[in-house]
Formats: sequence, structure tokens, C-alpha cells
Amino acid sequence: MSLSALTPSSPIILIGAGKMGGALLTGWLAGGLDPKAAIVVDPKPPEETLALLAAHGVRHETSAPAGVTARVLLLAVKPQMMGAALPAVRDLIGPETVTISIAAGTPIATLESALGGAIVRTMPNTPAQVGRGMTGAFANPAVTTEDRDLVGALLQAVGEFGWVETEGLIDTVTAVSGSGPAYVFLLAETLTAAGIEAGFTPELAARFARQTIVGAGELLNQSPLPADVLRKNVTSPGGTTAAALDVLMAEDGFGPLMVRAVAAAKRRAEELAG
Ligand SMILES: NC(=O)C1=CN([C@@H]2O[C@H](COP(=O)(O)OP(=O)(O)OC[C@H]3O[C@@H](n4cnc5c(N)ncnc54)[C@H](OP(=O)(O)O)[C@@H]3O)[C@@H](O)[C@H]2O)C=CC1
Ligand SMILES: O=C(O)[C@@H]1CCC=N1
Repeated sequence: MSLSALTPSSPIILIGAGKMGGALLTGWLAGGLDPKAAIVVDPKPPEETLALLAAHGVRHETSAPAGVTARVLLLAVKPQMMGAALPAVRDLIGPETVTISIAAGTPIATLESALGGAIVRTMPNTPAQVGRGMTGAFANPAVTTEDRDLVGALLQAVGEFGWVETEGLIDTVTAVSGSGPAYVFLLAETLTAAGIEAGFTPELAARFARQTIVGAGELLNQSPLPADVLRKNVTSPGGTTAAALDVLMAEDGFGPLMVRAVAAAKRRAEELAG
């Protein structure tokens, strides 16, 4: 199954085209989705999304259109907006529709009771915008093998993708890879600030921090070696890296902090479920 299974008469309808909905749509259009096979429903998308829709000629509606049934209905509104959004999209669902939710914390049971049918709960991340996303997904029993293939094709078009065995693991996906890009961007911000503190101009600090993270990420991506070995390869005994890692890997350092951060994100995902 490929994105060509989505056609103007069997479209994907995107509910909410903000940061994440827009990122996914960008990835799908770059991955070959027929722009006429997509409909975007959002009362007031951000400027970037409006520009994307205009550039590709994607149909935009401010509320759910009448007389259309989705092959894929993708819910990309904030979890807090889900209750208001669900009744308005019920008529977009037909016997062939598979609904995908990307909302943090919204349980499948909530979606089942509002919409019924085949439902997949997923958690993507913003690097999907550049085809380098990481998405986890969990399906309810009504999802067919064909639906799974189509959902897989959509999510693989924007990066890597894997099914998880239990719905609870979606909260773990959320805490690790859904929110994870923010942890990496924070690393870029803090390394930049530390570079300024250590004598760089702001421009040089931002450039050296950014390219260090991009380069290290690409090395991690391309190398067969695991992260800890790559780290040790940077670390000369008694050298500069060892001096820095003594600080970062102290008992109350980066490791325990990351464990606490991921646990806090997971707890928040569970709270959002109500
Ligand atoms: N941002 C991220 O990194 C990730 C986000 N997610 C999930 O994606 C979802 C969206 O997040 P994000 O993209 O950041 O949020 P945004 O606020 O950027 O986007 C949501 C969009 O939906 C619009 N909207 C609100 N209500 C409706 C409605 N009833 N029908 C149609 N559109 C509506 C909003 O309009 P308005 O602004 O006017 O309310 C906004 O344009 C969330 O559930 C989040 O948990 C998942 C993975 C990663
Ligand atoms: O912060 C959030 O709630 C969403 C879910 C994962 C990334 N952003």
C-alpha cells in the first residue's frame, strides 16, 4: 500500500493544521501525496500552513465539509480541543474510514465512543516535516490489515515508524520521541549560551553548537556503533571531554535529569487522558 491509495474520492482529511498537522502534510506532499487527495479543515491555520496549502493547491475548509467521506481522518488538534472537535467530524466517517489521532494523552476509548470504527492512536514528532520523524502507533481491533498498511505508508513517508503492543506505551513514545526534539533543541540553546559564556560571539556560538548537534546526530545515524561507544571515542583519558563529562555525568547530572524529564512528560500524557 502506498500514498497513491489516497485519491480525490478517497481522501485524507486533516483536522487541525498547526505545527504538527502542518509538519505531517509537508512530509506527505514531499513524499508524493496527490494534493487533490487531501483536505484540510482548520478555522485559522498558521501562516506557514496557509502558504503550504496555497503552494500545492490543497483544498482548505474552515469547518468539516458536507458530502465527503474520508479514507483517512487525521485528528491533529490539541488534546484540550478534542472534545469540541469530535462531534463536528463524525459525518466525515464512512465504512472505509480509518481515523488516526496524534493527540497526546487522548485515549482510544474516548475516540471510540465519539466516532466508533477503526482508530489508530499515534505519536509522531516535528522532524516529520523534513522526512526524519519517529512515530509510534497503536491500533484498535477494528483496524484492518489494509488500514495498517495505509497508516504505515503515511507514517513511513515522513520518517521511521513502529507499532507498539499496548496503548500505554504511546505515553512512553510521547515522552521520549514526541517531546524529544525539544530536548535536543534545548541542548542546542544551552550549548550556544555556554559557548557565549566561554568567549564566542552569539553568531559563532549558534553556528558551532548547531553543526555539532547535526554532525553528531548524523554520525549516530550512519555509524553501526551505539551512542556510548561513540561518546567514548570522543573522550581521551585525562582530556577535555572527560573533564566536561565528569560534570554532566555526576550523580545528579544529565542522566537522572533526563529520567526525571521523561517521567514528567509521561505523567503529563497520562493526566491529559483525564
Ligand atoms: N507539536 C508537536 O511537536 C507534537 C504535537 N502532537 C499533538 O498534535 C496535536 C496538535 O499539536 P500542535 O500542532 O502542536 O498544535 P497547534 O495548536 O499548532 O495546531 C492545532 C491546530 O488545530 C486548530 N483547531 C483547533 N480546533 C479545531 C477544530 N475544531 N477543527 C479544526 N482545527 C482546529 C488550531 O486552531 P487555533 O490555533 O485557532 O485553535 C490549530 O491551527 C496535539 O494534540 C499534540 O498533542 C503530537 C506530536 C508532536
Ligand atoms: O507538548 C506536547 O504536549 C506535544 C506532544 C508531544 C510533543 N508536543
